[in-house]
Amino acid sequence: MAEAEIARGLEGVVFTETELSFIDGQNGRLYYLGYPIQELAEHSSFEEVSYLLLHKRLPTADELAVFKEKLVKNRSIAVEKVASFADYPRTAHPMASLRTAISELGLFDPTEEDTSFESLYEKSVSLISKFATVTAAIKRLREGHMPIEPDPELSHAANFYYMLNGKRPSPEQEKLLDVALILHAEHGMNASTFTALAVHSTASDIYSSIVAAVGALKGPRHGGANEQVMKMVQEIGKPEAARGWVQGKLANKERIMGMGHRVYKALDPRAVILKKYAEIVAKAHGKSTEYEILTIVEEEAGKVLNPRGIYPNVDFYSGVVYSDLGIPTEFFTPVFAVARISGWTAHILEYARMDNRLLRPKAKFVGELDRKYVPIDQR
Ligand SMILES: CC(=O)SCCNC(=O)CCNC(=O)[C@H](O)C(C)(C)COP(=O)(O)OP(=O)(O)OC[C@H]1O[C@@H](n2cnc3c(N)ncnc32)[C@H](O)[C@@H]1OP(=O)(O)O
Ligand SMILES: O=C([O-])CC(=O)C(=O)O
Repeated sequence: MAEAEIARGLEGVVFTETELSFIDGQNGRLYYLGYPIQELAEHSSFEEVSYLLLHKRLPTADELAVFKEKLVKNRSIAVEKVASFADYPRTAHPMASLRTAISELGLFDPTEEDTSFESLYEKSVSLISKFATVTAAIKRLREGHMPIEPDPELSHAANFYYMLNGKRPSPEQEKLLDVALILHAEHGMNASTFTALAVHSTASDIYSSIVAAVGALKGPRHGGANEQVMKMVQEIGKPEAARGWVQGKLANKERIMGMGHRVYKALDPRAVILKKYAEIVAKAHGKSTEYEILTIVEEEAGKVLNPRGIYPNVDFYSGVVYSDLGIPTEFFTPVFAVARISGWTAHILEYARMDNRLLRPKAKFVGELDRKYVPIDQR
């Protein structure tokens, strides 16, 4: 039998089918269930997009109302559980706190071990709802405040803003957060979704899959890049320093965070939308320095990187939007997770509906065989 080729980083490997999203990496296009991302960002809501991903079709008005009600019913977290979040060290990264908190939710869920499709669906809705509550509670506790109870009258985005900041958002702020959540909800077989499926394929419980996915998203090559982009902006400090900074980094063969993508070899369409909103908030609220630095980095790095197919990705401009919404830099990646929980759970449900075949690739063995064991005192 011919030896299989090694696909470093699993590049080009297709292990399953999906209807959830399509990424046209050459032309910078993204679709959820066939709907262009621009249309969803403009006209839809995070609740509707979550329904679309879980059910693979847009809801009717009644179906959406029932789904929203279900999300509202699932939002609260028992007081004892929230009290245990208060014991997390404030020195821990919020993604580590989120990972631990989600694991705790599993610990106390009597249905954790039920892997029937119906139970997986119920837990998916519960997790989509609770990720926002948990993230906001962790933020409040780190800041020395009590967590805020969800308000059942508010949309998912508005309620998330309210629980994060202690005040209700303006319609513009609600739309901004809703768009950010829609844009981050799903993205094919990215590293965290793949991680979730790898765990799920062992027939483990959904909390284990999601905890593992949070761990994967945390990495700076994946979701953690949004935090690194803001750190880069802070390091650059002022627009006049941006070109020299970029030239120095590229000369040293260092990476510009928030740029490059395994699939996109053109501009990420999510970055195009986020840039538009970042420009709006920069102009409206005098946050123009961060935005200006990023546009210069994009242009200067682009001179070298664009010809190599390296452009800004979703993580490049999202931080300007998040900080305008009062979200601290170390919470950028948890906010990403609050959106991506919909994609993770949708992929788990889709894979479960198929056959949930065990994911188990191989590595080519390149070591020695039949070596003689030498006792420790003779080595
Ligand atoms: C939500 C998300 O996960 S989006 C991605 C978020 N991550 C980032 O923004 C981190 C910065 N970007 C990167 O590290 C990469 O572009 C990745 C990890 C996202 C994708 O990379 P891969 O497809 O694995 O490509 P790989 O790492 O092999 O890089 C290919 C070449 O492009 C270069 N390159 C890739 N990204 C960048 C970058 N941001 N800045 C400079 N050079 C880059 C690499 O140095 C490499 O060059 P070489 O061939 O001369 O060695
Ligand atoms: O698709 C990827 O590899 C990374 C990404 O952009 C995402 O997860 O949103």
